Amino acid sequence: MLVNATRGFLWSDMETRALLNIWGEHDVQTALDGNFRNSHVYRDVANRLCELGFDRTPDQCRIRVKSLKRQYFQAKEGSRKNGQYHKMCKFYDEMERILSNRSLLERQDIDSVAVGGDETMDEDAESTELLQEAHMDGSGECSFMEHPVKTEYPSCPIPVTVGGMSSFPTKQSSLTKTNPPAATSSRPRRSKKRFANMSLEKLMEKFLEQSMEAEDNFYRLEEQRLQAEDKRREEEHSRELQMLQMLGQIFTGISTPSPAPQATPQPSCIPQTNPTVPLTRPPCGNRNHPPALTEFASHSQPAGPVIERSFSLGTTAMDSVIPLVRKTIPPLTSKKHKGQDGRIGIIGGCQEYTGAPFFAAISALKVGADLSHVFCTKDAAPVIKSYSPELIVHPVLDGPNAVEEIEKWLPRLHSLVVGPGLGREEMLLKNAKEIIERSKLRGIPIIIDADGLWLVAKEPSVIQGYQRGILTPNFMEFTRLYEAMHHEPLDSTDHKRSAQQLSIAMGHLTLVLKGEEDIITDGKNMLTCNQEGSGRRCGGQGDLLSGSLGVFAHWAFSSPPDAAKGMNPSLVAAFGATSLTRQCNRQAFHKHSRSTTTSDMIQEISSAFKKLFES
Ligand SMILES: NC(=O)C1=CN([C@@H]2O[C@H](COP(=O)(O)OP(=O)(O)OC[C@H]3O[C@@H](n4cnc5c(N)ncnc54)[C@H](OP(=O)(O)O)[C@@H]3O)[C@@H](O)[C@H]2O)[C@@H](O)CC1
Ligand SMILES: Nc1ncnc2c1ncn2[C@@H]1O[C@H](COP(=O)(O)OP(=O)(O)OP(=O)(O)O)[C@@H](O)[C@H]1O
Repeated sequence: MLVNATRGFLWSDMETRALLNIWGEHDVQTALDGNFRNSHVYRDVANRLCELGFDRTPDQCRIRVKSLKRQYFQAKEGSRKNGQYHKMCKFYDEMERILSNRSLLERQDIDSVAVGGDETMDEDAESTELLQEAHMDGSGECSFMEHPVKTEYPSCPIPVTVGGMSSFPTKQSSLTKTNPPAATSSRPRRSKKRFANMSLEKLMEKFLEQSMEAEDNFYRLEEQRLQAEDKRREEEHSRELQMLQMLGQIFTGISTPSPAPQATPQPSCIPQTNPTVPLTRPPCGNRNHPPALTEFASHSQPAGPVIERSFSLGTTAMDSVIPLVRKTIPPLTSKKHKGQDGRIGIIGGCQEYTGAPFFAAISALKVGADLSHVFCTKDAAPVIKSYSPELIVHPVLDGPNAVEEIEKWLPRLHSLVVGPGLGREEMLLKNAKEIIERSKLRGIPIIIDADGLWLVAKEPSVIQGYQRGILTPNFMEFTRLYEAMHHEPLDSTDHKRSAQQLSIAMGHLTLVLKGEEDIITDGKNMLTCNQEGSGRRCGGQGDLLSGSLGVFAHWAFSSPPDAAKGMNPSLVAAFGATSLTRQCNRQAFHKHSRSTTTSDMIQEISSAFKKLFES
């Protein structure tokens, strides 16, 4: 028998009355009286109930009748003693009307059942049993021990239907039918005793408990299954990744036949312009150090050779870093709440420059941050707000308590972009400096761009050595920084070498030197991103990059350490952001050509993101 989960276990009064009306009919009673087996009678009863709109199985009807009979007989017995007991049986009067003509017969039937002891759930045997139960004393002992006892529960365990799947309550044994052979009928029957004192309601309660337990088990197992599935997929993914890396390694090996660092012809995609910064071919991966790890391994000598890879779309080398970026991107799931994928702060926006902080903040949102805060001057705020209702704009940057006001938000921020549209007013730079200092104490990734770099050029110590700092200079800003650090003119013939030197001088800070090709270095490793970008150099493209980088940096630093396979998270984030920016610029440029604006580029973020990281 399968209990349909849509049918309630409990019977309403209306249902019970309908059942009693049918069951009490003369024809039904006669059919039950005259038949040893009664399943067909209850089938008819159930069908007729169904016609009245009550969906019950024959077994449910039979069990309900039994329960009513038990209550009736108990009440009747009790009633003999105190005259009030019958109040415990809600349907006493109906039962009385139906059974009064049968009670004598049932008492007679006790004897016949004692002899017959058939295993079927016949009506008369049930009556016997019910009468026995009614005669049990408080200790649970039955005064009719000479009669065989049958439990009233179905002979098979009742499966529970959970979410379309059937499972069984864990403690089935207590619900199975006990049919002791006639020869042992005089022995005390333990299982009977165990249930004898329990009302049907109690047993149903117990059964419901077990059903819920079964349901819990089902969900627990389902969760385990899903977790195992996730793990399997992840393993498969990293296997594929490793294969790709090995392939990349093989291709690199083919295009650079000699591993010697000096005087060897370099592959065209890895231009070497300065012999003092030789290119080192990464050793082949082994079991302990897969290719990706050795490729990005650190060098202890600060001015030593950088490990360089040049990437452009379509090459296997590109394919080996983009998967690392992907690994840091949090999955989209309904399990998270607002803000968990990124709360980014932009420090910038003054009277002259309202576009830059807007570009950075909106790019952060489009890349995948949940919340974007702009901390700007009082007069810039209404303008920035009017661009987009999606940004949270704080007009505090030029206020008397700017630092304290902004510091209040720092515990909520995952990364900070300092500089877009900041301007160079002394007071604003001072506030920005203090915010950087306080953010460092909290370990917040800090991206410094535009006028923020002006500040760094004046006071390098503000960010020097902070491993979660990333500088994103254009060439002009880079020159300024370089000269401030080295006190000598920049040798503009070798951008990579200069970038490496500046990074080292800044305490191995990650540097993104933007240009025709973007150079990314932490002084030990170097990535170049030279995929096709835009032919347009409209203002604001750098803001798009810094806003995006704010998000990628948060994701990279909050990923498990193995996500980036040992690579500096800043490099992974910077590569992700520059690739995305160039892809956006390119897509927009292909659509709008000479009239391309930064807003057009920002419009391309979602499709570029999909293409690069979700395809
Ligand atoms: N809509 C807005 O609100 C926008 C606001 N913005 C905000 O403006 C603020 C100031 O930023 P900025 O970039 O104008 O100042 P800075 O870096 O001193 O450059 C000054 C001069 O340097 C040169 N130069 C620049 N790049 C070069 C290169 N690659 N290679 C060679 N030279 C290069 C070039 O000199 P030129 O060629 O004109 O002589 C340029 O004029 C800052 O807060 C920023 O966020 C912008 O984001 C744009 C959108
Ligand atoms: N010559 C170029 N060819 C292709 N892409 C470029 C070129 N120069 C810069 N870019 C790209 O444009 C983006 C912004 O770089 P850009 O040098 O314009 O920054 P910026 O001057 O700081 O911008 P902003 O106008 O926001 O201050 C970078 O991601 C870079 O990859």
